[in-house]
Amino acid sequence: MRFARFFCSRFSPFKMAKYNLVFVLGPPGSGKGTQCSKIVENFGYVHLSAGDLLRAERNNPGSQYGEMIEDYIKNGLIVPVEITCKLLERAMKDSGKMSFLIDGFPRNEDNLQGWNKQCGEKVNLHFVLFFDCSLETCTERILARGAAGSGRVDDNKESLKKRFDTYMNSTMPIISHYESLGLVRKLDASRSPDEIFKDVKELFSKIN
Ligand SMILES: Nc1ncnc2c1ncn2[C@@H]1O[C@H](COP(=O)(O)OP(=O)(O)OP(=O)(O)O)[C@@H](O)[C@H]1O
Ligand SMILES: Nc1ccn([C@H]2C[C@H](O)[C@@H](COP(=O)(O)O)O2)c(=O)n1
Ligand SMILES: [Mg+2]
Repeated sequence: MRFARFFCSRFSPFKMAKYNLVFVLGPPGSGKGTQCSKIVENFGYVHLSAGDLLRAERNNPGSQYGEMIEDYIKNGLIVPVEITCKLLERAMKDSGKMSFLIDGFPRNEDNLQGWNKQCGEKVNLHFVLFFDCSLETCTERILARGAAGSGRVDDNKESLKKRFDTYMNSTMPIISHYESLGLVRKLDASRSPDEIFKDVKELFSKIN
């Protein structure tokens, strides 16, 4: 079965197997990464965080985008989709796998349009997992993560305000868009990680 999927996705001109996908969205600090790790352990998905891929690209000395990405991240702005989409596509191909959690994407209209144009046909989107959490709780979590030495240039009050503005103005409309398509699965992310994961598990059990 795995060989058949691999063969179709790489070589057959007739039947291309589609990637299985779940988008994971929610405000900064809502626990997207934390829950994705648990999903990987329990359901064997590959976790691709758009933010992590951009940070890795920024740290790559050969990258022509390093400085630009650093600037966008510090200011809580969303990097142009051509860059992010290329990183995501490459990571998906390189993994050799077919099922992905795409964390922190699509984050604005540019992300959404670019993704639909470049990758829309190649994927089967199961749903959008939305971790709903108050900005007060998210602030506490992010500032604690910064104080504990996350090393992230945007885990501070100043950057966080900008990240929240971007979330409210640019990401919420994307979540509403998917809601209108009936694809959003909203969970209360203010609870403990284990409590949240009970609900997450139920959703993923239904896919498989
Ligand atoms: N349910 C939870 N309750 C309390 N703390 C949590 C919970 N989930 C995650 N955390 C902690 O909050 C911080 C942010 O979590 P995480 O990195 O998973 O969030 P995120 O949504 O991926 O954030 P970002 O958008 O900044 O990447 C981490 O320090 C994590 O350990
Ligand atoms: N689709 C994306 C995702 C992330 N970024 C940049 C801007 C974000 O503030 C930063 C950190 O993301 P996080 O790790 O908090 O998910 O990365 C982007 O430009 N586009
Ligand atoms: Mg994260």
